[in-house]
Amino acid sequence: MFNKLKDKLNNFKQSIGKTIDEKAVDLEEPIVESVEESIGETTEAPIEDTMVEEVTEVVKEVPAEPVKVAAEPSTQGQSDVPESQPEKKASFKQKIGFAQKAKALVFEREVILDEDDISDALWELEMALLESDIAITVAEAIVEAVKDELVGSRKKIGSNTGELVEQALRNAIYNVMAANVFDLDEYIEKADKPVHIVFIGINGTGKTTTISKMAKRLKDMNYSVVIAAGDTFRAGAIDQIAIHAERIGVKLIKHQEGGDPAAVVYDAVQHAKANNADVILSDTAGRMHTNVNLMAQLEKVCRVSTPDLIIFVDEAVAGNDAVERAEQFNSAVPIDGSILTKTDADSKGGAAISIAYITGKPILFLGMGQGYDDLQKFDPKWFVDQLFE
Ligand SMILES: Nc1nc2c(ncn2[C@@H]2O[C@H](COP(=O)(O)OP(=O)(O)OP(=O)(O)O)[C@@H](O)[C@H]2O)c(=O)[nH]1
Repeated sequence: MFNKLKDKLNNFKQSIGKTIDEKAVDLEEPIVESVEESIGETTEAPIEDTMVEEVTEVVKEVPAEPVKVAAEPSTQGQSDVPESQPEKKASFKQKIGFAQKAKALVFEREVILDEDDISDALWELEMALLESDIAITVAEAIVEAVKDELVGSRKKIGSNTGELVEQALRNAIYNVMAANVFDLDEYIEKADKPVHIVFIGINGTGKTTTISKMAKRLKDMNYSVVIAAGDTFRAGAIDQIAIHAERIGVKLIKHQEGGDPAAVVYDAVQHAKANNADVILSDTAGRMHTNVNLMAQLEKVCRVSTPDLIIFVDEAVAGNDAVERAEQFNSAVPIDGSILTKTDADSKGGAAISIAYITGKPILFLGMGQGYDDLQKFDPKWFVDQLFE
């Protein structure tokens, strides 16, 4: 899942991590030189690791502003270092000199990046996001957020620059995906029953399979479910959903092929009310938002049996097309959220990253396979973890 995108993010991590490391080395060199100069005043020996360790030990001993005490011996014979130990005092003074200069090197490995340092890498990142089918406004928002996090502020980079970059990427992607998170389980639990959910989208993206997965999931949660076979348009659609309903063991309300879908959905709602069912899942025929007749039919379905939720279903593998369709459907029939199918076959991840940001409506679930249990409740944190696992 999302393998190409993972590679691209990893490339960015490495390229910008290298830039930070190079900049940090540039900043550290003058410190090393000044430490060497200081050492040179007292010894001919080159700087060695053991010296840095020794300095580290001394840094721990040195108070925040130690110079007044140790650097200049008191003319009145007052010093924190006893007069009776002149050699020890001199050595302590030298070590403090190194310690202060090396402190930044040893403990405070920090860097301040400016935009020029990372502008090439950010450009590469934006290209990589666009190649991954992430919508342009979303790619720009991610790049801007990464830039804001990395540029300008003083960064403690520690030993692993990759982590610093990864965190900036994680935060940026999480923030574009976490818009309006909506918990369907909580909604169903609290809502008056029956809860009526209508599924819309184009042909062949996995709507019927998704309704079946959802029916199984809700049944497993001990809800009673009724499916409305509202796709009366496509030959074989009613038989297809009837097979699923029978396998899962939930009630199906169906009419003849070519019948009025609004009447099927109305009957399903009446049946649910009469039998105290908890949830009605209404299938609808696949359609483009530009198909005037089918959109009018969909409006009729929604008018006759007002749904509590309208969920847009599309396939993640369609990338930007899926996002554009979601936007178009959302302006025709306001949706409450999206489900993206076939994420198991999607190497780019662009639709999943873009769709909530573009529509302003949350992703609710991801389809991750053809089995009934291959429906993953969407959690932006889980998603971001997948990208960096
Ligand atoms: N790999 C994979 N395949 C899926 C997933 N969801 C659905 N499919 C497959 O996609 C194909 C189309 O699914 P359907 O559920 O028939 O599509 P539909 O949108 O109902 O089609 P229409 O009835 O024409 O609107 C089927 O072969 C499904 O098994 C998924 O999450 N992963």
